[in-house]
Amino acid sequence: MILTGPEIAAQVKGGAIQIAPYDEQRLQPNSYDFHLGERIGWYTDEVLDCARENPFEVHTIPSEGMVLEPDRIYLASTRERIGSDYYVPIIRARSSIARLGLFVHCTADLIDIGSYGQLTLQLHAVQGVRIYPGLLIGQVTFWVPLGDIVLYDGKYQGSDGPQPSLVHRDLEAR
Ligand SMILES: O=c1ccn([C@H]2C[C@H](O)[C@@H](COP(=O)(O)OP(=O)(O)OP(=O)(O)O)O2)c(=O)[nH]1
Repeated sequence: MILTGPEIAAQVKGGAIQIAPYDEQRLQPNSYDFHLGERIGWYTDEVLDCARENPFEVHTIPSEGMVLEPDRIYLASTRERIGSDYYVPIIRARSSIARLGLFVHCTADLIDIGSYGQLTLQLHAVQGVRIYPGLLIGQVTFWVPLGDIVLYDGKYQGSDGPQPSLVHRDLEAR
């Protein structure tokens, strides 16, 4: 079951969902629209390696915007800190953004119960597209889980701004 906009509002008010900053104007019939944060990062190597940390640099998105080039992955984040111990957040683009060929995640839309922080967005552009800080870029939905709840205790907990992949840690832990 997916929460309706009014139910998201009720759960934010009751403390079961955290969205900060929160603005009732951003409620949709069954989702909440989130903003693009101010920072964006990209890997500087052409070929990425799952077995090691990949060099990554972070920049501020200028107020006049910046153009995302196709065939690259950019990591940005939500301005909002989002999380819940009770519902499963799932993110996706707003339709208006998708209509420009801009992906806001690269096959990773699922947020764990108990995960809190600014969500890292994996931006991917079908063709060049100019983005701006604070753009209303995506929406988060909240789903009712079935079964015992185990809270997230992973490597991206408490993220602040775009976080590069830490997949090499999984290989190191094998
Ligand atoms: O597009 C996304 C997807 C997930 N997350 C955050 C929230 C999520 O709870 C956490 C971990 O996601 P996932 O479990 O898919 O990643 P993982 O690579 O398996 O990390 P971990 O080992 O920490 O579970 O990363 C994002 O910021 N952006």
